[in-house]
Amino acid sequence: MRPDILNPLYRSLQSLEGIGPKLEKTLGKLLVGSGAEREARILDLVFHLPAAAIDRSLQPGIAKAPEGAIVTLKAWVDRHQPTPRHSRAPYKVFCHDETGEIALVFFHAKEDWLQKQLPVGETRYVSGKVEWFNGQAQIVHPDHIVAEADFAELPLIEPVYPMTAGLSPKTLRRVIDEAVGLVPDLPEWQDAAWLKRQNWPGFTVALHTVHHPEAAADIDPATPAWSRLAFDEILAGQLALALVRKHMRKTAGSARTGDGSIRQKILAALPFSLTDGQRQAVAEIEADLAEPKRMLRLLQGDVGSGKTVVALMAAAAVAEAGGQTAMMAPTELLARQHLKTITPLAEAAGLTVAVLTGRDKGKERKAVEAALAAGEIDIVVGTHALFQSATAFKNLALAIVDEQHRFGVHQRLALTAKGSGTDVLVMTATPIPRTLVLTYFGDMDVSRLLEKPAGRKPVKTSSIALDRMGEVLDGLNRALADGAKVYWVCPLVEESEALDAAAAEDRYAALRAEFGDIVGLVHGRMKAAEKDTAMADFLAGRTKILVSTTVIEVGVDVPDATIMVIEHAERFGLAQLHQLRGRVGRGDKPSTCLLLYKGPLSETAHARLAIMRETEDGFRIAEEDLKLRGEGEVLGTRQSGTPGFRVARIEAHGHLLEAARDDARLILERDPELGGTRGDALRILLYLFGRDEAVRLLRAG
Ligand SMILES: Nc1ncnc2c1ncn2[C@@H]1O[C@H](COP(=O)(O)OP(=O)(O)OP(=O)(O)O)[C@@H](O)[C@H]1O
Repeated sequence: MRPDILNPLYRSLQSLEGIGPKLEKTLGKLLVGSGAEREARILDLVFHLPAAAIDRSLQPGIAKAPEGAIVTLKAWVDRHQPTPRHSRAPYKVFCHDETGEIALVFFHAKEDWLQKQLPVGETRYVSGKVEWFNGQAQIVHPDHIVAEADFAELPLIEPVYPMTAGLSPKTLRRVIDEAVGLVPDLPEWQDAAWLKRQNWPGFTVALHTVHHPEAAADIDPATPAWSRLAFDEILAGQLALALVRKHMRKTAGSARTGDGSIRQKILAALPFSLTDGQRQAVAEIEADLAEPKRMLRLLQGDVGSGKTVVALMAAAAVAEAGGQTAMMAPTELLARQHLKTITPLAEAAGLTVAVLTGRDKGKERKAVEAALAAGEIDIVVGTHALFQSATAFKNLALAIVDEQHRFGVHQRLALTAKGSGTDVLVMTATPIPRTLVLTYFGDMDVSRLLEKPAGRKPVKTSSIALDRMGEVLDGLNRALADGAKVYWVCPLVEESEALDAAAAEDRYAALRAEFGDIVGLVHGRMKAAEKDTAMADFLAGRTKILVSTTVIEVGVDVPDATIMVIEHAERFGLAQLHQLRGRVGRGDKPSTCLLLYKGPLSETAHARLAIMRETEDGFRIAEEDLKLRGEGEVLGTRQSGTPGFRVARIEAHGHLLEAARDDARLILERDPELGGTRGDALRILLYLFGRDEAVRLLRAG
């Protein structure tokens, strides 16, 4: 049960003053994402940390205000110049100080309000971004206008939070302040000696410090206050993983050894022989399966390294011993694709394969469910639908989870709970560096596919400015004449965010006008059946150019596609670019990746594109990605952060991981049920950082 002391933080946003349904929705989008599984709560505001701070201290004077800088000035109000009737010109208020004159500019302004805010003849503190326009300094819509007597109201250092459209910084600051004020005094869960050694403050003090910076430099993950919160979050994660692992190990697995007959048939049906890496991974998995304890193994392999076949071999080994396998994919598209890849091989070996996703409904779904319960299906491929409670297995022996980090720990548990002592194989295409493996997966055993299948040619990568589109199209024309197949990826346009991205639909129309009906389209808003058709057409070669959003990012396998065009490549992160590029170079033909960008490039974007041109090594790219992150990502767009974390930034806090893991281990050794005084406090910690599922495991015993 959730500790009562946290109740105020679990209330809905609407319980705060001035938040109605509309603002709640906007905030929800910012805090937990649109279409999230749960509503945002006050706690989410508390952990929405500033990305920067604005210094609002008084500046030398109007004449010295640099273009584009945010400045705070003390000025005398001289005159108002209202908007003339039937004009769209802005309302202007002219002010001066000893050094010069400035115009405060307002669009759609209410005159009464302005007269009250800026009475002629009085002084005001005004803060905002200065622009120079025809030799005249001006501030359009100042952030603050404060009377002399109210100077204290002007925040000297103002935190700047990651934003979303439809929200004003002021409102966001106000609700966050209110939320932080609701954080009760909580018992200390960290070890006192450790805190002292690190010179870290208590939790509540740390929160206040991070939200109320005293200098712009305070907004830095490396400060003691931020580090303290990060360590809290990392410790909560490590504790949760340790508890899950303990729980999984407690339910003993079973030894599963077959006679190898099905595996033999699959190997014989494969049009290629396994790479050494694949062979070794299969051997490691077989050894795990043969042991009576549960397998908890991570299969880590770069894009296109051939993980699917390893998974199939594992399923075959299990089937030989009479067990069923569930293979869970992160998207419907991928589930269908896995099905397509696996079915011919499995059938050649006499295995029965079925698919179960949210889309399968009615009679057919019932039939699959019945067959699963009766043990007539050896391998079922699916999405979330697989762990919905109605699905029962006769003997679920192996759960294969693709792209684990998109699923929560509790989902993994839900699936494995459907069998007794179910072995778990997690596959990830994301080349996570070792430090992060620990974070996401805890102490799993790891198999790595380090090499790609033989005969792969490197992907030639180049970057081209978007305004050279003509050349790009000419190049495509030539390649198409040679029989090439092309992916064309457009960045996702975030709802209502006024990005000038070329939407996939527009690009599709434009390319169709150029190339005719060999152009196909697939994006997330299409119906599942339409997506399937678009993919099938491309696979079969009925279309030659597939325009898509990032829905094709993970796992899509069309081996004879050889050209990848990524539009607005500067908007993608490195990991994502690498995944996308991994869709080509999957056969034996040479491939090309064109990164189309719109300049001028930020330093980070420039560095990203350079790394992409330089290397195809996923692990190296992942390391570089970490280095580049957090280096002044543009404010206002989604903060990069570290996936899965709200407070911790792996580049700043990665070094705390080991300590947190050791701490978690020690804690559970001393107090396995978290029943002591520190245990109580740690339960609160787990709830604070959304690791409640781990607490539930404790109760389950
Ligand atoms: N040993 C091999 N020799 C040749 N081709 C192989 C070998 N193993 C797998 N392949 C082929 O390589 C392609 C990529 O394999 P697969 O789809 O399993 O990659 P993956 O590891 O899942 O990559 P991603 O994470 O990018 O989806 C497939 O077309 C597969 O048939």
